[in-house]
Amino acid sequence: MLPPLMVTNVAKTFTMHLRGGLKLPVVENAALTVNAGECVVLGGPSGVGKSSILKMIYGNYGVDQGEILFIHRGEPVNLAKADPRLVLEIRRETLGYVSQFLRTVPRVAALDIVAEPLTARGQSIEEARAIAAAMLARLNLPEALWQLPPATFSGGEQQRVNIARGFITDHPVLLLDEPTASLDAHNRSVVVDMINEKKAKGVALLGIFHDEDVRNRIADRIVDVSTFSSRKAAA
Ligand SMILES: Nc1ncnc2c1ncn2[C@@H]1O[C@H](COP(=O)(O)OP(=O)(O)OP(=O)(O)O)[C@@H](O)[C@H]1O
Repeated sequence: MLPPLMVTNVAKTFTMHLRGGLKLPVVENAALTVNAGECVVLGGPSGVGKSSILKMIYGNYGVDQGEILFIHRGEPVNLAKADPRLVLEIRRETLGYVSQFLRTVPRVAALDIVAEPLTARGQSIEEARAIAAAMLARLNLPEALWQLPPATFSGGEQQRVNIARGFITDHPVLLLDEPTASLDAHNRSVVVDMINEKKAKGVALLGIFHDEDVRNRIADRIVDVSTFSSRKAAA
């Protein structure tokens, strides 16, 4: 059986159009596999390409070469070559992403931002809000904030809204970009528990975690991105 996420032979060079087309190679021959029920962490020093790999896997950055294979609707699909409509469908059904920062939507309450991935998949607004409320309560977001748009929330409050939104669905693959960076120790532990629960349900997780304690509590494997780094290869 194929793993839920398989990256093979991926290469990426940024072209700086405002700098006379300067080429900035980042990674080459990047390859990794994430199995169901496993949490793989991207490791390596700052600037080596960890976030770029995560953004390529989510489809935010284009890929120059290689394959990013998901099992989507029971079939392997190469997101690196998928058209935008298919990318959106994969994100709706197969691939979740908790980014480092919440993208707030003006005038939309925190509760509805969290509930939205469920209503987008056809769940009723009442049911979705009830599940969203339970997630926000678990993440200790004060109830007084639930009906407010999160634009004015603190960094840690916004991050918890983002985590609740990312964890609310049952996507079989979940990408995590430093989801615990702005959290206190107690809420960090809640997120560690939530990650371990996803693993127990068979979700394939791939993330970046600079916090060593969190990494030790969740990682099954660490993939050293410097082995794919073009900078290292060129040195
Ligand atoms: N959109 C972009 N345009 C141009 N260069 C970029 C872009 N995104 C990333 N880079 C460059 O690619 C390299 C890798 O960046 P990336 O953010 O992937 O590293 P990282 O390993 O995640 O670093 P950190 O641990 O510091 O977050 C850096 O030199 C960065 O400047």
